[in-house]
Amino acid sequence: MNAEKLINILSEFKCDQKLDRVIVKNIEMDHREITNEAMFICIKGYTVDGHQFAQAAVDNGASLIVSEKELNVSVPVVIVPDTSRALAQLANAFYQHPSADLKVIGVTGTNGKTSVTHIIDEIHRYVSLKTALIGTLQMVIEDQNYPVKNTTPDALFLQKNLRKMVDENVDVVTMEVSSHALDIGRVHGVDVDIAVFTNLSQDHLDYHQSMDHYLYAKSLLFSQLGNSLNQKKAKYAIINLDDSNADFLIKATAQPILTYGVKNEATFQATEIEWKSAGVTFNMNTPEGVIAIHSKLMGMFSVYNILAAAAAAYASGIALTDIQTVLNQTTGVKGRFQPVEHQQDFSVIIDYAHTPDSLENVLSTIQRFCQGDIHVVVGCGGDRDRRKRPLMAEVACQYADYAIFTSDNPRSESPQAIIDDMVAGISSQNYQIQIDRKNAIQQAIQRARKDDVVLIAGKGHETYQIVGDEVLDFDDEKAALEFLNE
Ligand SMILES: CC(=O)N[C@H]1[C@@H](OP(=O)(O)OP(=O)(O)OC[C@H]2O[C@@H](n3ccc(=O)[nH]c3=O)[C@H](O)[C@@H]2O)O[C@H](CO)[C@@H](O)[C@@H]1O[C@H](C)C(=O)N[C@@H](C)C(=O)N[C@H](CCC(=O)O)C(=O)O
Ligand SMILES: Nc1ncnc2c1ncn2[C@@H]1O[C@H](COP(=O)(O)OP(=O)(O)OP(=O)(O)O)[C@@H](O)[C@H]1O
Ligand SMILES: N[C@H](CCC[C@H](N)C(=O)O)C(=O)O
Ligand SMILES: [Mg+2]
Repeated sequence: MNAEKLINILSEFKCDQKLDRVIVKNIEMDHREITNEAMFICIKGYTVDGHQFAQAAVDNGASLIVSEKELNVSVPVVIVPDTSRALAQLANAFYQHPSADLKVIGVTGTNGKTSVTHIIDEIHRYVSLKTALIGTLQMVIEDQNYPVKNTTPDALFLQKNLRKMVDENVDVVTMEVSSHALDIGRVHGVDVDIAVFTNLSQDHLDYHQSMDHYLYAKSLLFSQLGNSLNQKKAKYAIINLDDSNADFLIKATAQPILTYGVKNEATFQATEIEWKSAGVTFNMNTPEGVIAIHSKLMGMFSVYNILAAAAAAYASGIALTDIQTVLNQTTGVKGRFQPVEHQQDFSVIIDYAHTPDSLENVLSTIQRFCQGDIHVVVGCGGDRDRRKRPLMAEVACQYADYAIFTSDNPRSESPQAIIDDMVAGISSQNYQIQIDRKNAIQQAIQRARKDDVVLIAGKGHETYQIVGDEVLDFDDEKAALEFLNE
């Protein structure tokens, strides 16, 4: 592609050299990926500044550098005020605005994004549409799985893969949109058609500093909805009316809205909810009448996830009978309220609850059916929101009969210091500390008696423990089975 043509899509840039003869065959943000005649965009990271790799990028064959400052290199340098923003715009243009040719469903919120995206995807697959999914677990294009580093990948990875999806004739992509991604602009230029809000509760204050800033980041998905001027595709916002931030998000968008909820009258509302030993039944009010749901999923939070997915699928044009069939058969996502199958007379459940709200939801769901004691194994991630630590410990001690506080990806922090933060305000005695997660799981299983439930929270599908810079193999399910089989 001609560099001048590509760079001219930027509204603000400075370049002293002529670009009309410069060719850009690829865009890269990592100098190690540079091939001949690629454009290198210098991104200022949190731990590393990409500008320091400009010369190495030129050595690897870069034909053009996009930078936030003057650089002394032998190829033309284009200076922009914000390279992350430029990355999103350039990648979108380079890959020819792929999202315009896809139906894009974006799901944001503190908890439930992975769960809701998977149900939405399952519904679209059921009606034989070609689908793709991007989120915490992986990227899936039809039946092919690809690893992802982040819940919402960077703009370059995103645009490149949206193009791949268009080329492979994918109809609909459902993606988790994290608050970090919205704040950094990883989804800038993605023409989202249906934006879904699950809920907002405390998390990520290390990054956003305040709940207001966190909410504002989430709201960007709604304020940007339909800004692409692509009139071919209908737009919808799907909002949880029971969340106290619903009004703020409704005001953020000019697009049509479908609401859902349990407590407030909503377009998709669950009534007559009944808890079963393995699932939940309820009536779902919809714009086309009432539908009976008999779901295998557990907990009030799953009712919300089902409603969100149903409303999104409806907005996407899928018949309610098809939506109903899938809702009644879906079994949920790996590591979310996942029972560990074994012969013992007590239950072991693995769940990804890593916020105070999700832990409370999961423990109160267990309280509904547990006839014995509840034991919880839980820790808090290092290099993440410190302020959620005491809240999670408090929820654990309040809702469980016994808590074992342990490590969950301590990263660069001391595991003991993280647990000290957790237990700082706890006055009850119903807990112990076991820094080693395997020992913690063993302790919990050894304490469990008939009819008890052991909840192993925080890591869900993860098969690793991040300690310092090392990613060590660790799997809650495998660890639990080892002790259950002893
Ligand atoms: C805080 C944060 O968001 N960090 C993200 C950031 O990393 P970073 O700032 O350290 O940047 P970096 O990768 O070290 O380097 C900066 C630039 O130099 C380049 N580079 C780097 C090294 C080199 O040798 N050569 C080179 O060119 C890199 O390619 C990059 O362009 O940019 C990286 C590339 O896009 C991200 O993978 C990384 O996410 C890290 C892994 C992360 O943990 N992020 C979390 C906080 C996050 O974003 N979470 C949300 C989900 C939250 C939720 O759902 O609850 C998410 O969407 O994942
Ligand atoms: N709607 C919900 N409300 C509250 N808690 C929920 C909800 N859905 C799921 N949870 C809880 O949150 C945990 C994480 O769920 P899920 O992975 O779907 O969320 P997520 O938003 O994708 O999380 P992440 O931000 O880490 O990607 C689940 O294991 C469950 O404990
Ligand atoms: N998306 C979340 C996942 C947290 C999972 C938990 N196991 C941890 O490592 O804290 C985050 O990156 O904050
Ligand atoms: Mg997720």
